[in-house]
Amino acid sequence: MAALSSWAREESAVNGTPLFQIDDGASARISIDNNELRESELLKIVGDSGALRRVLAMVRVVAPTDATILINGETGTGKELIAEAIHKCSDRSNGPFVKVSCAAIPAGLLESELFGHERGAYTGAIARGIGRFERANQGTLFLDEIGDLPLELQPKLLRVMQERQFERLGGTATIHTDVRVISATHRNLLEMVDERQFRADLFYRLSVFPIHIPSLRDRCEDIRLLVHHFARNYAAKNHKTITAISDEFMAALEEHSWPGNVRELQNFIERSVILSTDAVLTGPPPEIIYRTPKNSKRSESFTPVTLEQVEHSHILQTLQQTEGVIGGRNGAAARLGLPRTALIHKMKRLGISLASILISEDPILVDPELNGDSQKAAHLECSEPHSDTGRVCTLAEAEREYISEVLVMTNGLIAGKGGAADLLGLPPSTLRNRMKRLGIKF
Ligand SMILES: Nc1ncnc2c1ncn2[C@@H]1O[C@H](COP(=O)(O)OP(=O)(O)OP(=O)(O)O)[C@@H](O)[C@H]1O
Repeated sequence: MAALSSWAREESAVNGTPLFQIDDGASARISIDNNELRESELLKIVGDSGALRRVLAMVRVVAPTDATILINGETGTGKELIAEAIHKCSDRSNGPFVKVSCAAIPAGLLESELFGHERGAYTGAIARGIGRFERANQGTLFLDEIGDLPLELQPKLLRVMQERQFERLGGTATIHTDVRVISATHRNLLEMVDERQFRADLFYRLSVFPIHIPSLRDRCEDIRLLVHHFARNYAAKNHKTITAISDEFMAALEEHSWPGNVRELQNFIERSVILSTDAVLTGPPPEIIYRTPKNSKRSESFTPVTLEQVEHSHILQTLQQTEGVIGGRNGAAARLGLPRTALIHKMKRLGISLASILISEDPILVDPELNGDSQKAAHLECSEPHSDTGRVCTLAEAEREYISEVLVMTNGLIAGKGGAADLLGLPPSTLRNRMKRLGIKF
């Protein structure tokens, strides 16, 4: 179990922060102060993977220069966080950091948003508007989702970057500006250049210093530190006491592919902290929480059935996959993770008939414990199944998944009307025991 008391120690390892040497000389003092400032900014970027360390090494080198930077990476990887850190570690840190999302602003309004407009420039322009380039003077302009910048605006952006001057929309006066541009995108701009959706000259101007931020699944070593960081922050924000994170929960988090990267992880931990009732943070794995009805094996109007019905249908489905074969390496018992006798017993209890399942032509071996259909089942255990398709999912896995899904539906409520036990057709104590046996924590 990773105790949260170890957070401080773990976070001191973040980014491999060097220790600062005290020096007497005045010039050395200034550089130490700058280093301290820079390092304290970079400490906000949590992670210790080699991939993140390489990104931060580049940030340390490029931040104090005035170079134009293009940050590339999937959504939620921390592009904006890095852009802000670069600004704060630069000589422009006392100036403004201005952000524009080229995807969020309608194409028709983007020009005025970036460069401003004079009164009467277009219908509705009742007063002069100052654009973001002017606002960012002496500071940094962060152009997010630059791949969404319309082609017709690209020459104007190129000009302002090369000549540091532009005119407001509807205006004639030339405005001079001193802005460092950092842009970001999740798109492949080079491909867009090939497809003539992005100007090559602008691409090269923007990407003087390119930085790629790897996706979280390519640096899963960072997950543990990020989970600790977010758990601690959200526990404080929600006035909760969380002292540790359960091993199983952490393992599930480290295994998840996090398509929404750090943002997805952050939101997931916030949710888990809000729902937690224990000092040890745990909960259903992200696969269960984020399963949308579209991805779900269940229909959109998911009406819970009892656990017995789930067992019944899973066993039946598995027997159909094995064409009625119970024993052997690929038989239903092995697939369901049960001993042969336990499966036969369950089939009897659940009244599962093999009548509808294709019967092998092998000679029937009679099991004295069984009669009727169950004898056929016993016979079939000697044959190898004809088909080996279908997903391998043990009965315990199917139960674990289903119970977790119902628990999510009931927000963790077990007893009472509408609680998980009620929906699953079990007494609450039986459900609790079953959850314990299956390792479900909620
Ligand atoms: N290494 C990190 N340490 C701490 N927080 C992080 C880290 N990376 C990202 N975050 C947090 O994750 C969230 C998403 O980060 P950010 O907005 O910078 O991503 P992005 O790549 O710009 O996303 P998008 O492409 O969708 O705009 C933010 O709340 C940010 O603070």
